[in-house]
Amino acid sequence: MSDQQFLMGKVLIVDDNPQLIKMLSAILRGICTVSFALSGEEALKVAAQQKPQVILLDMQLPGMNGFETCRALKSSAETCNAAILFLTAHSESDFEVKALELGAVDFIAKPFNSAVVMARVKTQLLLAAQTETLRQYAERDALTGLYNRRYFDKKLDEEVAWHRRQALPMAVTLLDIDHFKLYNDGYGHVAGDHCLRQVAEILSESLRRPGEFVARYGGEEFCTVHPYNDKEQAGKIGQYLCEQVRKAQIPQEFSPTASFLTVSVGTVSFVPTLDMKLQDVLACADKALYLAKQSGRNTARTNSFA
Ligand SMILES: Nc1nc2c(ncn2[C@@H]2O[C@H](COP(=O)(O)OP(=O)(O)OP(=O)(O)O)[C@@H](O)[C@H]2O)c(=O)[nH]1
Repeated sequence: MSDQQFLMGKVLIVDDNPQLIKMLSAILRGICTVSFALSGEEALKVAAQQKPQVILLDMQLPGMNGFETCRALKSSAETCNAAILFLTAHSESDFEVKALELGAVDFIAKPFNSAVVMARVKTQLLLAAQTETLRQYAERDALTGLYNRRYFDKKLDEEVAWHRRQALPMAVTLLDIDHFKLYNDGYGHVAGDHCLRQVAEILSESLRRPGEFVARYGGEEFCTVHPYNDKEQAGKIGQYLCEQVRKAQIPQEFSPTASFLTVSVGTVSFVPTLDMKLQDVLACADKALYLAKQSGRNTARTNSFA
């Protein structure tokens, strides 16, 4: 991995000695973006804001000490994934064991050796980049970059649980490209793939409200989730998504429905309850989608799940 690739990485230096921060920054300049904090309390704020991959944490800090800061960083959802390296003059095994138990991954001994600092930080930045790549593989659909179905199911579960606690309605849509087999047959599979990416982009750009998200649900099928929506709003969402794809005017000369690519949408709106099964909710959206297809395609239908 070249130094250029590390530049994407962010490192937070936490130490109450500005001279030492200066020295470490000079060592790391060129391989990452550096921010700093002079106390544990400040470190929590900066880390939550900057989301560094690596944190160099001094043990002797005013106020919260290094252990307390490490514990707080590891217990916050926003900062728990950062790799924490203690900056320390201690080398006793008790100290190291405690730091590792609190979630630290490594140590940098004081006084510093520049080459060692660089090597240790690079290792952690590389691991962070690899972990991020794996996370993307696990969550994303390779063709469109949207969430894949597995991750979608997990996110939908979380959203449903939240709406159940708040007793609020939400909506889910299933969206299917019309006559996509004819598109593939007419333009070829590579063009079909490109078309799927175009639709994915249109849908992503169409979802601008907080909490909304979209996934590739299957071959030429997509799924969207819309917080706080009752049946009336859900109906509008379905029509809106239909229109957004139509408006893009992606040529489809092989479709009996229109000269541009169209989609059919089935929407379900519901207030989640404890005994509700997600597969039944999605089956309800699928029924609405079937009705949209039966009504001539290029349209949306809504169902409510009682
Ligand atoms: N290019 C491409 N095609 C895909 C992909 N996944 C599924 N398909 C194609 O999507 C087409 C879906 O066809 P059908 O299920 O018959 O549906 P349709 O032709 O869209 O017809 P209606 O849904 O009834 O409007 C099939 O030809 C699949 O091969 C993919 O990743 N890339």
